[in-house]
Amino acid sequence: MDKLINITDASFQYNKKNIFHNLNFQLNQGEILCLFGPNGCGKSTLLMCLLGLLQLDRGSVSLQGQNIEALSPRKIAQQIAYVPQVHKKTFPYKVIDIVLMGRAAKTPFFGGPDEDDLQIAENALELVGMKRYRDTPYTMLSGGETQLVMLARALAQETPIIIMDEPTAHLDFRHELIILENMVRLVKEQGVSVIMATHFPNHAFYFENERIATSVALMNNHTFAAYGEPNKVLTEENMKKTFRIRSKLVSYDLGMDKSIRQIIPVNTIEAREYSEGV
Ligand SMILES: Nc1ncnc2c1ncn2[C@@H]1O[C@H](COP(=O)(O)OP(=O)(O)OP(=O)(O)O)[C@@H](O)[C@H]1O
Repeated sequence: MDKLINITDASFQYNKKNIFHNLNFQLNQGEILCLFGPNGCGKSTLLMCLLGLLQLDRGSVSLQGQNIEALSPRKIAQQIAYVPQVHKKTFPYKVIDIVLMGRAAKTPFFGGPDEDDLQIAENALELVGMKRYRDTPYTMLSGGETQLVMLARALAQETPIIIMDEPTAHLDFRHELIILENMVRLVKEQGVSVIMATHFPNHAFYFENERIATSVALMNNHTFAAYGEPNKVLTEENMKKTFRIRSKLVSYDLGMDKSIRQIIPVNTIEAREYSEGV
């Protein structure tokens, strides 16, 4: 059977500047892939290629066996919802109207959203705890609130795949957990698959701890320096190689036979120390 999403030998350049090359990975239904790596290593660029918004120089992205280049934007939007890192706000649409835009790929060409679409959008707002902002112009929202509305829009889109670019970047602890809990619920209850760029390795441990099939791709030096299960990729050694930092991997007992792994960044390592293998 075709994989839900399959990336083969993917390479991309901006104006002849190599961003990444020869990337390979696959994602099945109900799995999460966390893209992790230093600022500027190419995570957002890779996500844009997966969304069909940028074209690979070499290699291919296929969705359920179909090359993405052969799919219309509407067809892609029926398969993939996108939660962007930053969202440029141009017009003071009401929050509910922004969420309803998630329904666009499901509504007929000549006709607006119907009662069902509205109900789905209302439910999505409720799930992310933003219902009270329903009629607020979204230009008046904070960064974190905007992020939650973008998640609600993606939920309303009801796609088998969600791509998220640093979805918790602006969020306080509670709202970060609201996003993570929603992701877990979507994966477990609806079999949604998620690809997310994140600067927080502990997100991968969070999903693993929720018994979700989770993989981590560690991007560095234009390629996947490591790829696999969180405990194989998110090691103190790989943190040192990738970020030139010293870190500590700990396992914290949550009680009731549950524990969670966490990486704690400790300090940066000077180039001299690094080359001496400290
Ligand atoms: N439109 C563009 N034209 C040329 N170069 C670009 C363009 N957009 C991004 N880049 C460059 O491509 C590289 C990868 O950028 P990208 O935004 O994909 O990185 P990232 O891993 O998502 O970074 P961050 O973690 O900081 O969000 C960077 O060096 C960036 O400067």
